[in-house]
Parts: sequence; structure tokens; C-alpha cells
Amino acid sequence: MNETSRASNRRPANRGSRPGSAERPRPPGAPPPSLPGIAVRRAAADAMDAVLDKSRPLEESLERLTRDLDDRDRSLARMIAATSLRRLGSLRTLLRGMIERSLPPKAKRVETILIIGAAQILLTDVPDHAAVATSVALAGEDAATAGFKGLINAVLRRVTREGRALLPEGPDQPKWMIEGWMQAYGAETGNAISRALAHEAGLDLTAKSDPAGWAATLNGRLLPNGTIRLVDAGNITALPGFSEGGWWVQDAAAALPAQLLHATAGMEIADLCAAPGGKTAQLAAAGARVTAVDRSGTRLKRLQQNLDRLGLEAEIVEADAAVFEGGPFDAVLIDAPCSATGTIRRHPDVAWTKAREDVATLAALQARILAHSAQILRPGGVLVYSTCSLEPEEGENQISAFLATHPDFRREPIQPGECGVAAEWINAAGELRTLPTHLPDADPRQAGLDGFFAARLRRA
Ligand SMILES: C[S@@+](CC[C@H](N)C(=O)[O-])C[C@H]1O[C@@H](n2cnc3c(N)ncnc32)[C@H](O)[C@@H]1O
Repeated sequence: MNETSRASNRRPANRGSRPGSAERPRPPGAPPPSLPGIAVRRAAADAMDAVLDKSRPLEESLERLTRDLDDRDRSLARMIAATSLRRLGSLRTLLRGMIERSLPPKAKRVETILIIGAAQILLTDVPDHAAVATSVALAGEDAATAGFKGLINAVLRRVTREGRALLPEGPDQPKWMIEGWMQAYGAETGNAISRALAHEAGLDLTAKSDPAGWAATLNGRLLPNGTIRLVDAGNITALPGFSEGGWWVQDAAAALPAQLLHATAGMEIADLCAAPGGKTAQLAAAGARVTAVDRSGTRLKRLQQNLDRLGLEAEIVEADAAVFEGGPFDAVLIDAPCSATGTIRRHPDVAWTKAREDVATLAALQARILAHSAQILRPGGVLVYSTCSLEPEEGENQISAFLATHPDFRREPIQPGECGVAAEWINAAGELRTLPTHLPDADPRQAGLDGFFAARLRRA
């Protein structure tokens, strides 16, 4: 439910080379910036470095680094950084092939500048000359990179001439991730997942009611589960229905776990790991009495703001879901914290901020939350466990292990057609397993789903 963090690889409308645009106010006496647009590239490069060197989430860094920019420049910085990260593997391969001698380790920033320059030239509609000039000027700002201005100029000019033909099609995520997907889904599908994740996703919305009506109003495509898919939506907060709370942003696959609960009016539901509230909103919109639990007070504030905008209500509890006392509930939804590898189309930094060891750490936390949730569900109640991860350790394996130690629970298989779920999204055990390769379409912006896992269990 991220309402403002969209990064299309088209430049924001009318973003030309406006003299002095969105430069940070400079102290009196400081020299003026040499070129407009440098502040944008500096923010994009700094955000890339924060992702790659410090494993910081891209959105968090951009929020801080673009505070002084206007809306259009903020969108441009986000688009440059997100596009660079989405195709990082391919861009690195291309650039390494164009640099005769490898760069010294202290020149890491030079590689970042080259990557964002090449990304603008090859993957966005920023004019080539602007991408080259701003990259060279950015290098000139800093003594550590100023000596590489000539190299940056030469390499990026070569990218403008030869890059389109030479840019490889991946791999664009770390080797351990792609190998894991090949092992889990077979070599062909694993590679196809990797390629699908290198495309930016469309904008998916969940409507509070009347999805067909909102699809018509917004000129969007209505997906089988009622999600509305838009392409090139622009500023989300300016779309019809945003301010009156008609819909919220949520990938089609992310909408399925709550839909699979078939919530009805008055049902008592615990939404564990609830913030920022996409699934809480779905359940509340169905009339359920929702207790939304999350460990993060900051994220719960966003959940409350989102519910306020949508005119919906829930009881909000700041607590660790692995020990939260409450209920017994008619239903429990666990949208567990996870590696989020299924969301790399929307959050390309995830590929570079997550390490293989994180999966095991997160799986241990998920197992604790899942085991505890069994204690707050009434007999006969239903439990949906979901993650936005492509890793079986956070999905299929988690449920097998839980069922082995909880004989009073059994799977309630998901049926083809239920909530618009296609047969190929259901595994042999009757669990939901969506992949970025699902929902194919000739236009990559219309294609794909986030990689989600969901299992529905019934307590005896
Ligand atoms: C995948 S996000 C949830 C998304 C949310 N369900 C939605 O639909 O908008 C996972 C959430 O789990 C929360 N979380 C992480 N560890 C937790 C814990 N031990 N107890 C409760 N919440 C936790 C995080 O703060 C985060 O908000």
C-alpha cells in the first residue's frame, strides 16, 4: 500500500533542462551549480550507494536525499535509481566490457556514476547528451572522482553509440537468488522469473467497492480477482478516487491472501503483520471486525492514515505477533515479514539488500509467528499464511513443517477460479504460488504478478 513511491522510466512531464531547477539552496558565496539536473543525479547516485554499500532500502534513502527537490525532480531521481537497480547486472556487464582496465577499488563512485549514466541513456527517455553531461559534471563535483571525468565522458559516449546493441538481457539479480529459483521451479522458469523481474510492473489498485466502475473511471484493466491495473498512471495522488478513498495501491497477487479468507460482516479477524494495511483495508471493507497487529509503531501510523483516507476502521495493536494475546478469532491472516524477493519488479533494491542468510533468519521468525497464531484461532476457524517471497523456505516448507507439528490443522485447498485464481497459480498441495511470469502479456507493463505464496488452513 505504497501510495507515492512509483518510478516509471519515463521522465516526469515537462522535465526539461530548466535553469536552476530544484538545486539545493546554496550558502551565500558558494559557486552556482555548473548544470541544472545535477542535484537529481547526485540524489540518485547517493541512493544507489546506500543500497549497494549499506543495504539500506531505496525508498528510505530517497525520501531523505530528495527532501529539497520539487516533485518532478524527486520522481526523476527515483526513476533513475530504480531503473539502474532493476537492470544492475546487465549494466555492469556492459560497462565492464567497455572499460579496458578495471577501476581501482577507491573509484567505486565512478562505477555508480557510469551505471546511472548508462541507465538514463539506454533505459529512459532522458536525452543522451543530458545523461552524459550531468554524469561528467557529477564526477567533477568530488575530488575522488574528478580525475575520471574523461573516462566517464568517453565510456558514456560509447554507450550512446553501441550500448543499445550490446546491453545483455540479464542476469539482473544475484547468482544465489537465480540459482534458488531454478532449483525451486526448474531451470527454464527460474530464468524466466529473473527476466520478468527486470521489467517495471504496472500500477495495481484494490477498490473499496465497485472495481468495474473504478476500472472504467480510471481507464484501467480489470483483472480476474477484481484488481484494477493501470499503465503510465502518473501522479497517484492526483488520480480520481484517491482523495475520496475509493481505492488503494496493492499488487493483484497481494490482494489474494485476504480474498481467500472470504471475510463477511461481523467476522472477528486478526491481521498479524498488518502495516501499512492493504489487507486490513480489504477485510474491513468486507465488514469484518479487524484487529491489526504490527510490531512497528511507525508503520502502524501509516496504516491508520491509510484507513482514515479510505473511511475504514480497525482496532490497531502495536505488538510482536509471535506473542500477541487476543481472540479467539474466527480467522487469522499472517502476512509475514519475509525476504520480499517476489516484489523485485516494484522494489528493485530488494535484489541487492537481501543476503542468502536473511532467508533462514526470516523463516525462523515466520515459524514462531505461525506457531503462535494457532493459539489465538478458535476451533473451526481459518488461517491464511502468506509471504511475498519466491523462496520455498518462506512458503511451502513453512506450511509443511507447521502441519507436521499441528495435527489439528489441515489445508483447505484453493480451487481454480476461486477469487479469480488461475489453475497454474495453485500448486499440487492446493496452495497459492504466484510468479512474476504469470498473467503474460505482450506489453510487459501489463504482464506479471508479484511472487506470492499463500496457504489456507482450517483448525479442527
Ligand atoms: C509484508 S509486511 C505486511 C504488509 C501488510 N500486511 C499489508 O498488506 O499492507 C510485514 C510487516 O510485518 C511487520 N513485522 C515484522 N516482524 C513482526 C513481528 N514480530 N510482529 C508483528 N509484526 C511484525 C513489519 O513491521 C511489516 O509491517
